[in-house]
Amino acid sequence: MESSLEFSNSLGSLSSVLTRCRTFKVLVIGDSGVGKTCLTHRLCAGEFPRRVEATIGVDFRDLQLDVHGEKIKLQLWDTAGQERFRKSMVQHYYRNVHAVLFIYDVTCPASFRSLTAWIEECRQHSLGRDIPRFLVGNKSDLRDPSRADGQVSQELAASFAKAHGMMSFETSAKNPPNKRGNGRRVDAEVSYQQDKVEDIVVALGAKLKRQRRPSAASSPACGSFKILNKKRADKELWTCC
Ligand SMILES: Nc1nc2c(ncn2[C@@H]2O[C@H](COP(=O)(O)OP(=O)(O)OP(=O)(O)O)[C@@H](O)[C@H]2O)c(=O)[nH]1
Repeated sequence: MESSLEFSNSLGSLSSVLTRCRTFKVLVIGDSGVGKTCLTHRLCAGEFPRRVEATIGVDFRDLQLDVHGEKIKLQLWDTAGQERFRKSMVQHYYRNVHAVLFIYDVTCPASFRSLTAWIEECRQHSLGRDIPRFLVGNKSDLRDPSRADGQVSQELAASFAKAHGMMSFETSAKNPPNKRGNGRRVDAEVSYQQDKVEDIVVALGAKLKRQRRPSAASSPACGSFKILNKKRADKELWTCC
């Protein structure tokens, strides 16, 4: 009798821990090859994957955050960029989404031009304007500051993001800067700014914490990330299972 009571008590405390952790679905979309898999892997596991293949359907990666004392879980939906690998899944992608990351490759202007089609797909699937949206230019390690052509300028990305009510970031899943501004090249005519991947997580966490809708967590997170406060973002704790 005593042991079953202990068991139910421990279940009670376990469920209270679980119900305290809200889960948010974050959709990651963009053209094939822009680096969605690598970026979500970097965000959740803290490293660049050794080998990647085109995503078929969707891959899930979890990231647990501690935002000012509240644990929240981000469930990143790394979707397929290739039409043939996504068409049977599209309806599922857009169900109960809490935030969207639009990814493009800074060295591939076509992937930037495609963003309007990705935004249109969100609209066709009735994604509300209130859902937080983030623009992420990936592969900043390949940016050549001495060249203007064949690359997406930061000014263009910033004005696009502003026009669509998004926060914008530029980073590299492969070789991310340790701190903001690491990518500034003073010797080049054109300077540019890189963001840490953690900056994206901090922004996501801050936006989502204010939302009311989320469900309780039901599975353990893969990556874990603690946001103490905005000013101390550089000192966040990163752990990974
Ligand atoms: N240099 C560099 N290469 C990257 C970066 N991110 C991804 N890549 C490379 O870009 C290629 C495509 O990366 P993926 O992560 O598979 O791209 P994806 O957007 O998930 O592609 P789909 O699954 O087809 O939608 C791979 O060869 C990666 O190694 C980056 O930040 N820098």
